[in-house]
Amino acid sequence: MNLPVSIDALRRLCAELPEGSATAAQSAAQRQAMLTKPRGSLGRLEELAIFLARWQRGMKPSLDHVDVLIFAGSHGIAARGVSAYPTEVTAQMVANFANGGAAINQLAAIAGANLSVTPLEIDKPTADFTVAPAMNEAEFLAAVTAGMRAVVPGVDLITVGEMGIGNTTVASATAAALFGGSGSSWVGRGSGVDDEGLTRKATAVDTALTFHGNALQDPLEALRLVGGRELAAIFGAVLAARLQGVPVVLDGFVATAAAAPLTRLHPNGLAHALAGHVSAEAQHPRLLKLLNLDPILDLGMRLGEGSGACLAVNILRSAIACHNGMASFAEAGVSEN
Ligand SMILES: O=C(O)c1ccc[n+]([C@@H]2O[C@H](COP(=O)([O-])O)[C@@H](O)[C@H]2O)c1
Ligand SMILES: Cc1cc2nc[nH]c2cc1C
Repeated sequence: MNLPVSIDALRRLCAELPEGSATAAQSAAQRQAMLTKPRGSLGRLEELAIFLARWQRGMKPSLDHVDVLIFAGSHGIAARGVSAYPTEVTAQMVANFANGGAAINQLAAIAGANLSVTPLEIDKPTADFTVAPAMNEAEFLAAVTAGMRAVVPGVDLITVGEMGIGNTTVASATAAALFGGSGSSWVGRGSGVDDEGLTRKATAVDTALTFHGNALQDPLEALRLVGGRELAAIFGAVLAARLQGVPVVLDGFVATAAAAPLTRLHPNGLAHALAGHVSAEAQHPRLLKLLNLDPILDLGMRLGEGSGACLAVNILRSAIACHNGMASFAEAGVSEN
């Protein structure tokens, strides 16, 4: 895979995305119709199997190699009192991931997935986006390409998630830049801020929208100016997955906002992506609706670190176990009508 050497090259890459295989999707749909169950009775599981067939380009999808990708970043905006937790938690949680002590370690093991954690200069926070671009062009491109490199050739599926104290404010700013609306309409409680914290989040987003102005009209610039390294890396991973024919499961509000610019750069830029869950972050349902994404799970989770996306892998495994393993009416001698 060619990595973009400039933002213009990245933009060109995003404009020419490959499609999935309509033939494979059709074969998978035909197979579903022959299996020993009333037509449509497996509901969303049927759609998920067909989705995987389309993007893996084969009638029988596999999930032998699933990578749970987590990207971590630090944020200048965190100094403005926008999180319930101190900034050092980001590095501490990265260590916790390495030691196997986080929720995602347990969930990845249950899902039969490999966990890959990529810290992105976590000792060097991005600039405070209310007074400066969060990243310069080189920093932005480095983060995007780190995300692209995390998608290894031949993987069957990736899930994308993140760790970064302050990043729900970053995600709200990104969503506001991409889709319009005030700060207060996009912020939520994140890791658990009180009412004053919520007001500080809205003010931070509004200040950034005014400071960066028209520059935010461009979706890649929006991600550079008010985004963060882990969001840029998620964007890169979702893009690289599309270029390599790898389906993607998005995690919560932050991961969804990170991937969202792709829909502004290509008419069906996120067609290869599923929303693993709808998180409890207040504006995640709205963002999913804007992106036409129907979440697989709704468990009231608001952890981040890829947890909701990883849980959804268990549903995908169930979907393809039925799709690949069930007998047809003819094979089982079951009467069809
Ligand atoms: O993505 C979500 O839906 C989500 C909702 C609430 C919290 N988080 C996680 O919490 C951290 C950000 O919360 P905060 O309050 O510091 O902005 C970050 O590490 C995320 O992984 C993530
Ligand atoms: C402890 C902790 C764990 C997390 N995992 C993802 N975001 C997080 C935020 C905090 C505060």
